[in-house]
Amino acid sequence: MEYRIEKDTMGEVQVPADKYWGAQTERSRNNFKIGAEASMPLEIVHGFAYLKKAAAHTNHELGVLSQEKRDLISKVCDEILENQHNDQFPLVVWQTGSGTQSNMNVNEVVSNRSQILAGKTYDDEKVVHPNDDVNKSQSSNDTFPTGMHIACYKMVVENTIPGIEKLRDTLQEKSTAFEKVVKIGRTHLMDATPLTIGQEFSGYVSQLNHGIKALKNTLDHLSEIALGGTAVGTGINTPDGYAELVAEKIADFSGLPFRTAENKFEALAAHDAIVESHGALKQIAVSLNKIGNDIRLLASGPRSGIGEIIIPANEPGSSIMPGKVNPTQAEALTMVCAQVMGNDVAITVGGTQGHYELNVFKPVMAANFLQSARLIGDACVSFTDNCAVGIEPNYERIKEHLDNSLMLVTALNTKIGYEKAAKIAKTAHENGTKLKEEAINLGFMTAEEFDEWVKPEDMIGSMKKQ
Ligand SMILES: O=C(O)C[C@H](O)C(=O)O
Repeated sequence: MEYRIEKDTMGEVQVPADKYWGAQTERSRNNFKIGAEASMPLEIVHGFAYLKKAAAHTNHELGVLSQEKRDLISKVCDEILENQHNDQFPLVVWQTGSGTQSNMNVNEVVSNRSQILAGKTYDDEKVVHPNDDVNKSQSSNDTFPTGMHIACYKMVVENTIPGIEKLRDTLQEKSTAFEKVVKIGRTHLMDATPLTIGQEFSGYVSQLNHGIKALKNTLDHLSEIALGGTAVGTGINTPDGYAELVAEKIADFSGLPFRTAENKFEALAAHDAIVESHGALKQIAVSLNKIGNDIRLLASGPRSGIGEIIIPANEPGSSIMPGKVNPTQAEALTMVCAQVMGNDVAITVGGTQGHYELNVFKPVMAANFLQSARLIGDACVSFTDNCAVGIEPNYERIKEHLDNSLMLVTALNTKIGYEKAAKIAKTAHENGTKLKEEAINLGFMTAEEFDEWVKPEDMIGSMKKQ
């Protein structure tokens, strides 16, 4: 490999000749060989590109950066956003907790790429200095949280919420389509009184509606950005009006409603917005886990399980058992839920690590959040397209379970009382007979009365339609 020499305040460093990054990026690459598969998410790099461009424009407008430098910084940021430099950001998540090295990685790439765009060589004096120009009016302490909020907000609104809404809409369609299909209910996993598939699925729709609402409620805090706080929240080394103007420009460039944080000390030292928003993602994971479990249990069988619904057979399930089909989408969905719940623990611990003026668990919080938000969105789409859309009732099995059920006896509570009704159920269970037979044998009612009183379709309560 060919190298060139780059310098920082600690001295000279060899960097790969074909890369734009500089000395500080290379030092981080060498000092943090930890989990190379966990590189800083590209969404964070893009968040940085938005904020560096906004900072350059604001600095120029406020008279502290030349137009030439603004235009060069702006051009490179646009190139980064167009994915032209994805191979220039090699650093891992497991680095400094402030994200300084990733901030410097962006500063160095913008600086050196500007050098080339300006027709200079690496040995010439920097046209755009990584600290004095690209990082002007900034610190890692306010840029990293800003990049983090931009990345997380975008992921939630562009990927997570649309994915959940797609699944919600499909489950709503199924709920409506099956609103008259009466099946046996189960509580404690044991037979209970009947309900319709429509009612059962309406619960899933409501869970997802509440989850979406909870997630949207967190967006206001997430739209606050720390930029302008610089090192400790006081805004040292920024021109007057910088924080408000730079936030307006980020909102303008990204098309999303970012605004300057109400309190920069909170925005640097605490990442409660990330904890709060991931809390909603965890809630959604809990809901999805319940939905995925219900669906795979309802589809279990085909001969020895519950088998009340049929789900699409997408792939051969087994390498050894011919003809076996498995609820693979539910398995993938619930594995995603496990990952999100685990990420929530890492984010919770990360959120507690604000010491005085700075939280120093920023990269791990950002990476885990982005993973959760992406996984939930993607898993909802996959589960919808490859499972939920194809769900059909297994009418035969539903009827069989309903006809055999002992808990239809609950309808008799109001006719003959709980104790007689219980006697009918217990006797039928002991004798392996049906409720009707024992109700007549015990002399509690006639066959006509039983038929009149025990009608599953009349037992689905006042919640017939949701
Ligand atoms: O990198 C910076 O701008 C600041 C750094 O995170 C620090 O507070 O030491």
